[in-house]
Amino acid sequence: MSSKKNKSKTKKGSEGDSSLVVKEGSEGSSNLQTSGHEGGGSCRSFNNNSFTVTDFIDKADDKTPRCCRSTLAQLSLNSMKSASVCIGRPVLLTSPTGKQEVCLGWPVAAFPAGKVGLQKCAQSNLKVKSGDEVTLHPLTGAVLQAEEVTLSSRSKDDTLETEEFKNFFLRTLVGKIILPGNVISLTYFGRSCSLRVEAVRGEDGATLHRPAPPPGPGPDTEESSVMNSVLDSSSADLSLQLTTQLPCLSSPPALCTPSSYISQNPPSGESVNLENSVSSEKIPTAPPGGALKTDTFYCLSCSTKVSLRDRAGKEEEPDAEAKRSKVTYSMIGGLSSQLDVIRETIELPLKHPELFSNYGIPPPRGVLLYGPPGTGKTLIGRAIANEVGAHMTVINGPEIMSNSEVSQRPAIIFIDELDALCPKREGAQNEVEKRVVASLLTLMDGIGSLRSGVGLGATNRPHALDPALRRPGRFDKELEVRTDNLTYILQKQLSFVPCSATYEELTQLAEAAHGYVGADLAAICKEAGKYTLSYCHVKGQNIFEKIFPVDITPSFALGLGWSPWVEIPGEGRGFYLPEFHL
Ligand SMILES: Nc1ncnc2c1ncn2[C@@H]1O[C@H](COP(=O)(O)OP(=O)(O)OP(=O)(O)O)[C@@H](O)[C@H]1O
Repeated sequence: MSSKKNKSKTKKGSEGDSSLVVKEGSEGSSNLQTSGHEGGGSCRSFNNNSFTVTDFIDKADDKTPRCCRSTLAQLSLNSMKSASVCIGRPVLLTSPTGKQEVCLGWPVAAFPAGKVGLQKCAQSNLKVKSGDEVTLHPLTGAVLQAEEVTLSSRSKDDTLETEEFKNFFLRTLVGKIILPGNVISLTYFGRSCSLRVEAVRGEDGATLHRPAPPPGPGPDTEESSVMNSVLDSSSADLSLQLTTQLPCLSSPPALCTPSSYISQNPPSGESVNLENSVSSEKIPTAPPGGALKTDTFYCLSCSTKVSLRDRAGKEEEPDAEAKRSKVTYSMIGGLSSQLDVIRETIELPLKHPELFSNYGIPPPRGVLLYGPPGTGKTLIGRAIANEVGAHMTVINGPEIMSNSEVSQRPAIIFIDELDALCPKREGAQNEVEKRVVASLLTLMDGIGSLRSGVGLGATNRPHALDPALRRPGRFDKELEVRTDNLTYILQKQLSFVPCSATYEELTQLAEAAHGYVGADLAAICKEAGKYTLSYCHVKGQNIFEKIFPVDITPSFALGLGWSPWVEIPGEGRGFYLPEFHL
């Protein structure tokens, strides 16, 4: 068919849409050449499914419900025809970087041809901006209801945890197809909220997780296996095509609802045609870890369970959080008796508050860890945070806490350097300091009213604390943290590095280190490791090619103070490094 002939056949869209020149498509589908859109413009060739992103046109007289507009992909009527998109049906948008979003195809009068109008949120999910190219394909895979969706918010917000918000979320977005990793933006009582989809569990039992950032070079493990597993042509969309020149699959156009997303099996008589139609189309290659248009997708329904989790700490301060969460009881050496007491005093009331209430015993409200600097008080606090599984708020020094921090239960409030926050009031420099102390005392009383909550304080100056804080009913229990067994601490410190020192050798080292605390030993071990690396570097050894090529052992040279040394296989032990003084 010549383009001239086609041009004469072309009918102008009722909305004044661009005139079309239909060329013979390579795979049975047509390539369209526009001769300018409504507003005029130069001729431009484009692939049927490739569109230039443009900002969403929000018309004042638009009759589309405002809540639906965020999910629309605006197209000209002719663009919809050329890309085989039905009105109100879902389309899968894929950016050149492999980011994806699902929107609903929506025709707009006088919309420029070859362009797709997207809301800012959709653009940011696709990591594109106005003028970038995206590909757009109608979804032909099954769309099932999501049974559960896990969302995360950038900052901690108690409002988002409420049932009211969750109901509002579902009411607003019912029917929306959600992709893990994408952000959903909505306005709740005038406040804009951005929630990232962390995971989606479908009614078929499959769970899709947010791809790990940054995406690896190959397909993502679990996610892509689920996303790409379904290539079922029998569940292809049978919707009405807007042009007979394109592969035709028919059903009346309809606005998407959760039920209409559910895949319909084609009538048996049509199956052959359908297979032909689908196979004649070039199935796009999904980006690594991404979805194909023929995959199974999940949409929100009124019965979807919404769970929220906080990603503030996780994403904004990965180092601090990782540091904090990595500490476990097994990393603490020589403090087993203190850990036993802590388990008994903190874990038991938090895990089994009924034991205390049944016997009429008030559970402890607070434990004060005191001892010299560097003996492991903070370490214990962090280990508890990791092991107990309760909501834990860590306050360092003079930070003021809000009451919301004790509203979660069971809860632990760990206040490090308690003396900075709560010094004796008689020595206070100003009224503010006194008020902080008074607030903290009130907070401790508040913890007591919680069924399961406990305060944990750490200080190396217990006598500098305001006496009111140490009276029974507040920090009821005081626990001295001191360094008794240096051998165990050395063992723990060296358990993550290649070290062949025997227990006896470590005991010898520990005996020679009388007066040292855990922090000193940690520094020595670190220093020994650094010397080892620099020694290997000088020697030109490729330490990355071998597993545990060197042995890091801090040593003590009699009379010389601490002197870390390393053992290099083949060169023997006892390579003494320069003396290291703390
Ligand atoms: N018992 C221990 N077992 C293993 N490592 C320890 C121990 N005690 C201290 N350390 C090491 O010393 C470092 C400092 O310890 P931590 O911060 O817990 O001391 P602290 O008692 O809170 O000191 P400060 O009172 O000055 O805050 C820890 O990160 C850890 O590497």
